[in-house]
Amino acid sequence: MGKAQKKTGKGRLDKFYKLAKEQGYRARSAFKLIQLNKKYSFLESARCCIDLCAAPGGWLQVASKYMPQNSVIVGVDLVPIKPIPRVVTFASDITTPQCRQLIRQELKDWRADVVLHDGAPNVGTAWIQDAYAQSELVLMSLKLAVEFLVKGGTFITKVFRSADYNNLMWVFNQLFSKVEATKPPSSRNVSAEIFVVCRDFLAPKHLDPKFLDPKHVFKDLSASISGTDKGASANNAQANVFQPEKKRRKRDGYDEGDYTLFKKVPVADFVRSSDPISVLGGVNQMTFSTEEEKEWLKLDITTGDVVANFHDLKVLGKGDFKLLTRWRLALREELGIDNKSKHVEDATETVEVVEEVDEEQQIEEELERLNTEAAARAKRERRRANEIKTRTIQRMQLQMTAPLDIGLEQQDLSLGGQGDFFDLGGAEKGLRKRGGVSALGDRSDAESSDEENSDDNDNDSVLDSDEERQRKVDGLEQEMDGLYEAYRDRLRERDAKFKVKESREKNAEREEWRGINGQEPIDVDSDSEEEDGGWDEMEAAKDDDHDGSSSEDSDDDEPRPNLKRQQPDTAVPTKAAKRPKLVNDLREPKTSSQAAKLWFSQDIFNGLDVDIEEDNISAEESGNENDWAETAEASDDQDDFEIVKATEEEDVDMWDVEDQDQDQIKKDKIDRHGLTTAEAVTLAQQLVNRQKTKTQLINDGFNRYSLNSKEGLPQWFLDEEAKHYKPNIPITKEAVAALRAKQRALDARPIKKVAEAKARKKFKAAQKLEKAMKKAEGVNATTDMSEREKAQQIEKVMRKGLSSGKKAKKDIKVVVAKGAHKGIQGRPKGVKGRYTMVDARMRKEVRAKKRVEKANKKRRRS
Ligand SMILES: C[S@@+](CC[C@H](N)C(=O)[O-])C[C@H]1O[C@@H](n2cnc3c(N)ncnc32)[C@H](O)[C@@H]1O
Repeated sequence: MGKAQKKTGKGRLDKFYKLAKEQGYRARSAFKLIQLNKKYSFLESARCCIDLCAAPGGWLQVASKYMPQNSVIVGVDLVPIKPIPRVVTFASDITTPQCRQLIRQELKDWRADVVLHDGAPNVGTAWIQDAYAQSELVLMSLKLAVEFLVKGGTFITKVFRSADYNNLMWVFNQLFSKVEATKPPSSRNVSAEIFVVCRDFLAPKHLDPKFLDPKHVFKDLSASISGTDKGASANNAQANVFQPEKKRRKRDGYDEGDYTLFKKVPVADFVRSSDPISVLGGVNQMTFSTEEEKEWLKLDITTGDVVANFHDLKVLGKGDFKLLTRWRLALREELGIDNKSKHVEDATETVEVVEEVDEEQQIEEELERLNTEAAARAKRERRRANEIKTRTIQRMQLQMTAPLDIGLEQQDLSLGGQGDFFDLGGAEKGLRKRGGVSALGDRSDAESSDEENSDDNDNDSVLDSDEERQRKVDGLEQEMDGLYEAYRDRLRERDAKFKVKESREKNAEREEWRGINGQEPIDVDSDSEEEDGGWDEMEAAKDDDHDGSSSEDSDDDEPRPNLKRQQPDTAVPTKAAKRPKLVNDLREPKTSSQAAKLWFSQDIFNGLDVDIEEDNISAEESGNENDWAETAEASDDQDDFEIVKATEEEDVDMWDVEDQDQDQIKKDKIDRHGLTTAEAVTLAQQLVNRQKTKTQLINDGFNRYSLNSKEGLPQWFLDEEAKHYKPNIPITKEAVAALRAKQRALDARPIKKVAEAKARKKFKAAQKLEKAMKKAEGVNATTDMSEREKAQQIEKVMRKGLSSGKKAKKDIKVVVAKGAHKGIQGRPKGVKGRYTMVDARMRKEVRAKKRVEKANKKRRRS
């Protein structure tokens, strides 16, 4: 079988396919012969077999297997067959005389006992499979069988159930005494093939050639083809052209007198035919053979593609056929065959009109497309504007919007136009229009309405003045800050959590990592010295402290009496660092901002304090930063900044805090409590492990966060920053673990009461023992008892004196009333001694009760 019949469909890989593979047959069709032979047993007795259309050789393999040794087996096919032991094969077309000769040469005088035919016309790209071709092939194979079969021999052929079937059967019956059609199980049901087993060849001495001439055998059928069937045939040809990809079988057989598979006609037939489609669909090839046709080859319209297409029409697609029909029309015009010059002209005109219409249509379509696009764009913009509007309104209603956003959004919207992006006046106007500013009520209605009424030009002229502009900006910012404060106040009122969060944030600010100076936030817990409690209590105490101070924090201008108490000796730049008023004393210009303040708040500048303090009346009394802070706050307005040169000596003393007592206090605290923050532990570890040097730690103190200025920034901005702009605090897992372990150890310490109880117990035991010893001495002193009795009595007394006094509990076995013990009365089986029956529920309840009691006890103790 040819390559074209490669089995790829999943359904095709059935049982027989697998069996064939297993048993080494080249084709699953081998089983058809096996089954036929099983039924009719023709191979075992055969000495010579001819297999017509034998490739790839499945049947030959079967014949070789079932036929006796030394049998002659000849296989013929169009395609070469791979060698099979004991089998002679050659490639030839069984319809040709050469094939007959080849077989003759091979068999010499021998006659075949069996002639097999499993042929099917090739269904490659160049051929259309049809039943008629199959019938013709069958008749050709019969012709060979008649020539080579021995009398009584067997001819087995495949036929398709088609119009030719009966004719074929009639012929078979004329030549064989037993003719049977059968379909072996391995033949697929979907296939129209059946096998005809013709046995007992009659071997007539004279055979009318008409018996084997398709023209005569299929004559009746051919006659009936005329009329409607011819139409069908024409339709088939048309279908070949219009749907070339669809392969169809020509079950009606060949046209009368035309039995060749390959059809070749001159191109002129196609060009001159009144039914060119039928010609195209009905032939395999068209040739340019006549002089006239060769002239056509020279025409421009006859491109290489056209010539190539004519060469093999069976492989063409729809596009190729179109090309050929266009070529035909053009050629006919060229040749003037159609004799319809006027008509052609008309047609040309019509074509032109059509083209004009097309152009107009195209323009219209283009316009429509552009309109649709513009509408879609406008819709998108409208939707976007609406979204922004809705969002802003919602945010304003919730009083959540950062007012600056409104200005920006306003500008965003106006970006499409020529508006100035930074026109705060416009933003302010927008804000007013949205009601944001009016919510504050800071500004007079008159002013607002004035501004609302003024048009853009007015605004521009107003904003021409820098001063006016600055005033507006300040006013707007003030309003924005006010708006945000109002929002925070509202939050504070209705949300207790917010209050707690705020306190925590302030706490965090205070404990913020500040490099080496920040390693001792231990000071925050200055009151924790007497605390027995655990980590949580410590944390809670911390929170309490900060909660207490939070209200004061909110009011920056107020002095902070508690601050001193809470942070008596810390070097952490806490609130004081936030507002290092010392810097103000140094007349720092406003623009140098927080960064400079922070810088000068370092201990290194403590040496300068003395000089400055001498000049500063209020600072004379202050001994620490907090006092300076208070002082500075009072003189907040003195913003001039004087650069104070640092002397070499001061450089040397960089980190030597003048006040040695402060250092001592810190050391004492560390001695007492150890390091109580993860940062401190981490730093200590890093120092001990030589991962960091002291200099590195000092340098780390001056990180980018330490120089961040918060001055003049609105609160809402700082809040946002606090959420997202955080330094990466170097805390190691080990440090946290060490602190937790320490805390656990603290928690595990026996509390005072327990220690007292233990001491009491010990004391009582000692008293008891003493009493017992006295008793024992008394017993020993008595004379009325024998030595043995005395010893017994002393032992008894001493045992009593040494015992804890509690009676040992007797073992009571608990039996759960489930399983075998469920619902029984009396002693359960296999239980000895004292017992008590409980149910599972009760046990759980008792345990839960105990748990609750224990928890309550613990809570009471703490
Ligand atoms: C179904 S296969 C035969 C399978 C074969 N019985 C086997 O078991 O391997 C049909 C074969 O018929 C061959 N064939 C078709 N037309 C032929 C022709 N005119 N001459 C010789 N072989 C032909 C094809 O090449 C194809 O290999």
